[in-house]
Amino acid sequence: MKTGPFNPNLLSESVFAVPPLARDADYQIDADENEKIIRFLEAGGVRSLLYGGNAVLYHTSLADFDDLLGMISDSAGPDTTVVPSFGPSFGIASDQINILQEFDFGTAMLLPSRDIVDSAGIATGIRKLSEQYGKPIVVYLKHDRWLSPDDLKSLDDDGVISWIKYAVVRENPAEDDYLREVLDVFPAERIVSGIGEQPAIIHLRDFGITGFTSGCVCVAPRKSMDMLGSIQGGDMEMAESIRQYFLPLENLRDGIHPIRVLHEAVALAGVANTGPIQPMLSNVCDETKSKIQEALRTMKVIH
Ligand SMILES: N[C@@H](CC=O)C(=O)O
Repeated sequence: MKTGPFNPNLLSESVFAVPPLARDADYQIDADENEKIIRFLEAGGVRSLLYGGNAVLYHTSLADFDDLLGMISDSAGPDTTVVPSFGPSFGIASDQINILQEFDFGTAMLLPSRDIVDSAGIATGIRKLSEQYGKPIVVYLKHDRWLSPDDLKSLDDDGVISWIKYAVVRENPAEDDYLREVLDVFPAERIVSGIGEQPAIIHLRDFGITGFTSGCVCVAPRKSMDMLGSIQGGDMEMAESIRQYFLPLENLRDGIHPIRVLHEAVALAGVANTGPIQPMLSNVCDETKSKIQEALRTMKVIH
């Protein structure tokens, strides 16, 4: 794993893969299977990994968190940057920072929670957690107006934000007043589009933000990396064709459940045996597995 302070220049160099987390039959983190996912992504050119929502870290225990950090530190290649996520509750986040401090990650992302929070309180939480960690942290904007632009600006002025994952889902991503307000107070070079390939062209080309995160990259890393390169090189026709390439799987994720479908898709694509998913989620049924296989066939990931 690449260690040392997080360099924001990395945000535009690789798609940020957001992998599922493989577990064995006893629900223990399966180092061998997770390493297969990491090797597959690295073979496809990916150099940035974000363990968060798709790994269901919202529900992880402290013991699992420790195992996870050990596993990803040991498994990621020397040129691969890894960002683990912590939280979402303040108390758990604070306990997890004590564990994070035993490892050499450049930064970590606070998972967002919509319940029992307000913007000023979230800002206090981010400031305190960053101070405790001793490093700027990643802010995940998943809900509209979760953190006010004023609070964001004051946090950034205090140097506690490493970068922002912007993932507020819009029917039309081109119409996004909150993203415009965020861009008024925070540099586009440190904002990453956080909803996969589908809004990436609009977010990068029209809003000028940097790079994107993706779950689907875990079944077709080269394609997703080519999409990032096409957008950066101005070949929007190619970028659009790759966006459409991912639609069969992304539509299933949107219609059923993005995390559950991705967890199974990585297994059905033959990348790794992802095993049982972390409770409070459940594995998909056989009918959904058939639909995922069909989508993967359409994408020529499997035959
Ligand atoms: N939620 C998106 C990007 C990751 O955060 C996905 O899973 O594709």
